Amino acid sequence: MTTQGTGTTEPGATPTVAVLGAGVMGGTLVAGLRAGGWPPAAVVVADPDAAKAAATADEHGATAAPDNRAAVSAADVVLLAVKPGAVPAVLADLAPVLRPGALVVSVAAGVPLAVYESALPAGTPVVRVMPNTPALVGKGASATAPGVAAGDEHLALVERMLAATGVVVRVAEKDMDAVTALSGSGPAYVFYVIDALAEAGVLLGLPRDLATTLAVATVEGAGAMVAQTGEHPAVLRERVSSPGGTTVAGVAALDAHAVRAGLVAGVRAAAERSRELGRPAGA
Ligand SMILES: NC(=O)C1=CN([C@@H]2O[C@H](COP(=O)(O)OP(=O)(O)OC[C@H]3O[C@@H](n4cnc5c(N)ncnc54)[C@H](OP(=O)(O)O)[C@@H]3O)[C@@H](O)[C@H]2O)C=CC1
Ligand SMILES: O=C(O)[C@@H]1CCC=N1
Repeated sequence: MTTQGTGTTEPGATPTVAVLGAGVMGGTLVAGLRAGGWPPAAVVVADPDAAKAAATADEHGATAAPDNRAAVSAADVVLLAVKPGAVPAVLADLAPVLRPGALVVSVAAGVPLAVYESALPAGTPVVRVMPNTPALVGKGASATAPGVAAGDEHLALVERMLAATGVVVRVAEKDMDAVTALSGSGPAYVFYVIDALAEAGVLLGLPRDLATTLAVATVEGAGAMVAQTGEHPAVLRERVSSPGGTTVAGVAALDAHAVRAGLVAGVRAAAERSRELGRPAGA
């Protein structure tokens, strides 16, 4: 951890980023900024639990601020990594100390850009981002959506901030609930599948370590194959499926248990939950 400086930005200098919320995603984004070359003094983290902010700063070589206002008043970019329900209170607190021209970025699921824009000074550029936890190992997938005052230069800055975390795509805000449900929550579905595959191997008598190694390598390999060949996943599935062989027997059993329909229902439920999170309480 380093001591927080003044945050004064020289022309061409790395913008100072205040990360509000030292939880799972706050820590992941701090790590991503540091991996992307942001110097320790330009990554400032705050959390109501000062010890948590200090621990996150220590872990990733960043700077801890005593509170949100201290972090925000010295920042060129304010990155909200708090739970969706905490966003309105955080915005009300930071609005009076936000530097003119500062960019506000939020990863909160569901919360519409209009919520930020109506709480912040007129003309504040806001960008919503939906990242995912594999960002921590440089294999993340993030989508960005700009607010009315956010231009290409703001999206480019956000892409620079996320450059070390993996793939970044631009979407329209209307697609953010779908993105949240697919790639934001998606790692959980894949961890669920890996866990189930490994458990099935154990059921069939394989040692747990071996079963886990095989399950992880299989998921990693299948993902890489889709990415590198550009083939449709159904075509790649057919190539594994010898006529009358083991794979068709396995896939038929998955169909009989409605696994595909279950995945679709899971993503739809997550999107609906994202929409709910964005609605004001009682609306
Ligand atoms: N986890 C994930 O995979 C992803 C999460 N997100 C989004 O990221 C956001 C954070 O999620 P996640 O990291 O999982 O949640 P966490 O609960 O792990 O982290 C949120 C952190 O913010 C702190 N906090 C609460 N109030 C404030 C405040 N006023 N100012 C600063 N910090 C505050 C919390 O403290 P305390 O615990 O004491 O309340 C906690 O440390 C959410 O909006 C979520 O939708 C987006 C994509 C993926
Ligand atoms: O579960 C959640 O609400 C957050 C948003 C996407 C992933 N985690």
